[in-house]
Amino acid sequence: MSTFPPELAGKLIDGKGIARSLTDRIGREVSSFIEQGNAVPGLAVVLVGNDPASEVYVKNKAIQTHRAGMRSFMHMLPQSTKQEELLELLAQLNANPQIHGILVQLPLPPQIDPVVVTNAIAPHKDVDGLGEVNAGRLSLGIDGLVPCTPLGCLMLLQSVHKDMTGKHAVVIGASSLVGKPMAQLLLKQNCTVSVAHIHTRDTRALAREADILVVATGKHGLVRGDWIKPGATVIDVGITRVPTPEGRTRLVGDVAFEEALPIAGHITPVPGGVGPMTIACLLHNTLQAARVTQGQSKGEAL
Ligand SMILES: Nc1nc(=O)c2c([nH]1)NC[C@@H]1CN(c3ccc(C(=O)N[C@@H](CCC(=O)O)C(=O)O)cc3)C=[N+]21
Repeated sequence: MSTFPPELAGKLIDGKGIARSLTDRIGREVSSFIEQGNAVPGLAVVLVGNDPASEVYVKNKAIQTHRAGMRSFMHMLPQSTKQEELLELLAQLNANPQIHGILVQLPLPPQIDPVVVTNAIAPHKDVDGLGEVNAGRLSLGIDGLVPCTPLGCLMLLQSVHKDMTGKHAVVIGASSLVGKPMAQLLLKQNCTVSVAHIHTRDTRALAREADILVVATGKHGLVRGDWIKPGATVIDVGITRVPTPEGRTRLVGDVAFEEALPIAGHITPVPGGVGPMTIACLLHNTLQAARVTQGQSKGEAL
C-alpha cells in the first residue's frame, strides 16, 4: 500500500492492522479468562469437501485460533458426506464441553441443506450467528452471537465514525450471511438503511446517495467510481480470485478500487480489509460463547 501518495493512503481502512490488534486483545482476555480457572475456549471448524480456497480459509482460522490462545478442532469430511452424518457430528460437538464454538464452512455440497445444518448447531455455540435463534435475536435487537463478517464491517466503520446517527447507509447484497445482518447492525447504529439486491431498479443511483456503502455481492468490480458519493465510507466485502496477465492470480473486491480511491472518504482494500476482520470476529465470538457457558456474561440465555 506504500505505493499510494500519502493523501490517498490516509483513506485506507487498515483491516489487517485492526484485526491484528483485536486478535492480540482477545489473546490477553483469553489468558486472564483461563487464569480465573475457566476452560480454554475451543472452536470446532467443520469443512465438507476439498475446495482448495476453503481449505486455505479453514487453515488460516486454525492458525489465528492458536495465536489467540484457544483450542482448535478441525473436522475435514469428504464431499460425499451425507446430511445425517454431518448432523451426527454436530450432535457430538454440541455435547462436547471442550468446544464452545462451532462453525460449518459454507458452501456445502448439494446433498446437504445449509439451513438444516446451521440450525443443528446449539444456539450458544453458533459463533457464525447464522442460526434462527441468533438471527432472530439480532433482528429484535437482543444480545446474541452476531455473524462475523458484518460484525467485522461494523468495527471497521466504527474506526472511522464515532457516531453514525442519521447517516444513509446503503448495503448492496441481501444475503443471510452478510447483507441482512449488516442492515440490522446499521439500523442499531441509528442509520437510515437501504438494501439493494438483484431486483433493485437503479442500484447506482441509490449507491450515489450513500454516506456509508457496504458492498457484498461477489461480483468483482461491480461498483465503479461514479457509483460513489464523494467522501463516502466504502466497505468492500467481496473477495474473488482473478487471473492476471502474467498468468498468476490476485484477489479483488466488488468495488473497482483504483476508481473508487480518489472519490471515497475512506475505503477498505482487498485483500487486507474485511477478510482478516471476519477471522478476528470469529475469535471474539468464540470467547464470548465460552464466557456465556462459564456464566461470566450477561448473555446468559444465549
Ligand atoms: N460458515 C462460514 N463462515 C464464514 O465466515 C465463511 C464461510 N463459511 N465460508 C467462506 C467465507 C470466506 N471467508 C473468509 C474469511 C477470511 C478471509 C481472509 O482472511 N482474507 C484475506 C486474504 C486471504 C488470502 O490471501 O486468500 C484478506 O482479505 O486479506 C477471506 C474469506 C469466511 N467465510
